[in-house]
Amino acid sequence: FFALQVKIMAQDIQVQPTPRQITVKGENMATPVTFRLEGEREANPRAVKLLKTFLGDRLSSKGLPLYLGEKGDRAVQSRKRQIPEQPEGYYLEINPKGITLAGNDERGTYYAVRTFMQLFRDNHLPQVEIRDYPDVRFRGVVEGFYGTPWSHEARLRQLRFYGENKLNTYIYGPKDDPYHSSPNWRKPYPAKDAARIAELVKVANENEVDFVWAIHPGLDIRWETSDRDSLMAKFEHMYDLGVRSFAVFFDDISGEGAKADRQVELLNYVDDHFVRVKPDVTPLIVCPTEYNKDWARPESGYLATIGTKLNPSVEVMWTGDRVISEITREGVEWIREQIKRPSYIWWNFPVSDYVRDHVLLGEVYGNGKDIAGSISGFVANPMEWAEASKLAIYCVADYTWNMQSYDRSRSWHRAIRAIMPENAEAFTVFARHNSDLGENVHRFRREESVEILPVAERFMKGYQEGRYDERDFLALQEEFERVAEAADLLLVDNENEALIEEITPWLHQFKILGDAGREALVMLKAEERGDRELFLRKYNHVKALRKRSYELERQFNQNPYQPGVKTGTTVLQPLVLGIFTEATERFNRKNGMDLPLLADYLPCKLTTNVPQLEHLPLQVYPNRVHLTPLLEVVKWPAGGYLQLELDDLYRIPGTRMNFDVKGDLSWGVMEVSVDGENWQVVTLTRDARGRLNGKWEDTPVKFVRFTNSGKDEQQVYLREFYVVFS
Ligand SMILES: CCCCCN1[C@H](CO)[C@@H](O)[C@@H](O)[C@@H]1CC(=O)NC
Repeated sequence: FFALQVKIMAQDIQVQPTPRQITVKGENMATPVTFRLEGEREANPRAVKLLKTFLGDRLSSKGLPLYLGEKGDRAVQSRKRQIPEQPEGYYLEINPKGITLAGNDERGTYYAVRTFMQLFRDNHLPQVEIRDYPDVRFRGVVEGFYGTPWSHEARLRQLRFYGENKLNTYIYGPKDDPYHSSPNWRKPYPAKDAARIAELVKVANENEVDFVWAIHPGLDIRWETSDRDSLMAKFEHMYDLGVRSFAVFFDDISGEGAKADRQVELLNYVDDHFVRVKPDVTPLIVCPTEYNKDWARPESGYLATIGTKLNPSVEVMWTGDRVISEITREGVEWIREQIKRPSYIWWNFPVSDYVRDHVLLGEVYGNGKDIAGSISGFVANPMEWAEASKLAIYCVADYTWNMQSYDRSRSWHRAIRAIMPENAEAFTVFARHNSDLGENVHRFRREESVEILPVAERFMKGYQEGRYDERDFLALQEEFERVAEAADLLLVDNENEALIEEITPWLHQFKILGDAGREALVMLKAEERGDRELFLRKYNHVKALRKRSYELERQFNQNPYQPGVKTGTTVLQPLVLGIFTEATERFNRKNGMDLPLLADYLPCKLTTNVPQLEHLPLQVYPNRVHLTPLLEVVKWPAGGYLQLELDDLYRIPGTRMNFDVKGDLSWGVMEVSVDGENWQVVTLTRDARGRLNGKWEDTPVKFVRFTNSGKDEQQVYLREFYVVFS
């Protein structure tokens, strides 16, 4: 019986991340009024500071002894053999004779204190022994996305969050910071920015987080000593600000900067003449140009060069089989062969810079639990929404510390309670329906609205076949009510104002979705009862809600890529549209009316033979359609075309393309057609900013296409491509 009781108690002891081994040694004990701290002179000063701040006036020269220190320190000598050998491992013991918090190294001691703080209750302490250490050596976040870099305050909050969750790495690499990338990577930061970096380093150290400063020189680096010296000088400048961990990113570049042997020569030089001569700098990290298997070209010999010529101590990053992909055992073993070392995973989730109208709040899943042996690091590339990214980051902390025990749902629920303790229920509802990305160029998708999906599918099928289960109807009604409630509760929540500020546009959209869902269900019943007056009232209400939704789309989160605010796109939005459409069509038939359905504006079909454009989502507005711009270079083959087919005949008062090409654009031809057979050329003029503009005011047309009519493949950036109709 006792063993069972012990087991039960061990489960209800919640430590984050999940420790490797907890042994309950007896009943809970009363929390001592005071503690006598032993070992503070030798122990990790950051651990001492954290513990003393936490215990405050419970510290005294009398009271229960609390032994703190690293393996080898006198205070924890008697427990030396209990301490795990692994880096950052620790041993924790609480019993009526005393408490031991002993690290295998300084960071281990710090983590022992963090665990103790989580176990601490004012009136009782569990009698436990914990032996714990992380699976993955380097764990954390790479701020590596395109878009608005995180604010200084957001970064400070992140670093404290990492300290609480035993993450030990933050890589500073925002693509749109001009001093990280071109054009100013050669220049020192202006004084104000430099001071902020120095403060980040200080707070990172307090939280036992390595602040890694990354440089992204590849867009315009010249393989000469002058640029090598510029890079070294910049690293010295960062070293003077307190930075002790460095990275060089060669991702998302083409041309000169992408040459492997040149990159390796530079990296080895930096390693030999900077990293290894400084007494306290951690191993150099590089992000290769071929950073995923899909982009790796064996014939280029790029990875082979990295594997054979790059100093073995340099860490090499990897995003998996594709740019955005789940990390598998097979995948990490493949790359390990190529680069002749474990890979340092750059996981492109929850980054959303290619689906900016979505927030990604879903569970972290799909990565192997058996990859720890082949990787040296695992850092997540987050959203530009720092607080909202904490949900996934918390789960990554859990997963990378103790893979075998990782449970995606338990971790996700704990993350929500950690981030929104008061409104955890409301935030759970919101996060459930804001997790998928929708159609996107990387074709990476996540589950969404998992619980309600079977009910929604069964109900819609039943409704269309003329009989549905009333219980399903009520379940959907309940869900839409929860959606509306959650939105309002979160909009007035003040426990995490930074988070609410980030997601407010999506909360407004979520409220409209909840209201529209409930009203569409009322429409359905009114139509069944033949209650014309009520039906028409609710019909008009849903149309008004739809219009408000579109207005939100154009008011918030405007950016040149995926402007707007999408929520519940995979299940709830289609469900509302489906109910509204079916009810309105039935009403029209029964009453000889022709009420228009929800203007799902201007359905427009894209066809193309350019591989990278095949799955491009379109941004459709009442009289305009935009192609989603792409971050990466588009290889446009000779004869490659892109065609838009409209739902009717329209004039084209304006069309615009920006391919960010300085050179000749005469290979590009735009044509229009009524029938998709006979085409007329549209005259394109190039404006001062190198954009191509055209229009077609003659006979209305149904097709627009753009073709590379030259004989060579063209490399362009799809910065902007839209067509206006009237
Ligand atoms: C050229 C863009 C391809 C994908 C770029 N990925 C991310 C996803 O959009 C983006 O955040 C960018 O930083 C990152 C580059 C990357 O994955 N490097 C290892």
